[in-house]
Amino acid sequence: MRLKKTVVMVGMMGAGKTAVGRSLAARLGVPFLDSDAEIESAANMTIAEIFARDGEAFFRRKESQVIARLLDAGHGVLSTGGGAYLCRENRRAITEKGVAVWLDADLDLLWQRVRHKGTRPLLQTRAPYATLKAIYEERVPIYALADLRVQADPAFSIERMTDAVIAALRTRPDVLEAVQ
Ligand SMILES: Nc1ncnc2c1ncn2[C@@H]1O[C@H](COP(=O)(O)OP(=O)(O)OP(=O)(O)O)[C@@H](O)[C@H]1O
Ligand SMILES: O=C(O)C1=C[C@@H](O)[C@@H](O)[C@H](O)C1
Ligand SMILES: [Mg+2]
Repeated sequence: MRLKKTVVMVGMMGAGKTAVGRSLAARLGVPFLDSDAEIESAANMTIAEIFARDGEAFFRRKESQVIARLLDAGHGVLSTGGGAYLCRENRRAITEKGVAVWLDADLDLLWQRVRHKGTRPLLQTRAPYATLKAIYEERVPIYALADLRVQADPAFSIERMTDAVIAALRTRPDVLEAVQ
């Protein structure tokens, strides 16, 4: 299989963009990049620390810069942060240079995955489930603009989710070319 465009994983926090994106890159033998991880290592701070010190708007500017840079870095798999695809400028850059894959996980699954972690600043509220639900409902119509949608089945391992993403990519010969 030969990758002809960067695969950009989009979707909610906890959907599995990082975990499945890393596994996909390994399977395709291409570089793996994660915008959250790039921002953290460049700043030498966690995302929670960046939000607390510099605010969300600052983080979003960094996120757009990092995504533009990573999309120019050659073909690979790029996992974005959960809010990245909401920005029109990011969507335009992703559509131009890559293919957006929405990992579509339902609210129950997302909650199971994020509820015990304190690493997501947007969920540091009095009622984190209600916050997650509100964010989910607001964002779903925007994630639905992605080129491909893959349902995150709660019974699927990361490996099996990777198979499902590869199956979706195979429907797009302009993205993934079968090589004999
Ligand atoms: N298919 C899966 N089966 C089991 N655990 C999974 C699966 N996919 C992801 N996970 C686990 O769920 C958690 C959240 O996944 P991950 O960090 O990849 O989400 P994300 O979409 O990158 O979220 P964020 O937007 O916050 O970066 C991780 O602990 C990950 O290992
Ligand atoms: O959904 C979001 O807006 C976020 C998700 C994470 O990946 C991080 O990018 C950050 O916590 C914001
Ligand atoms: Mg991630």
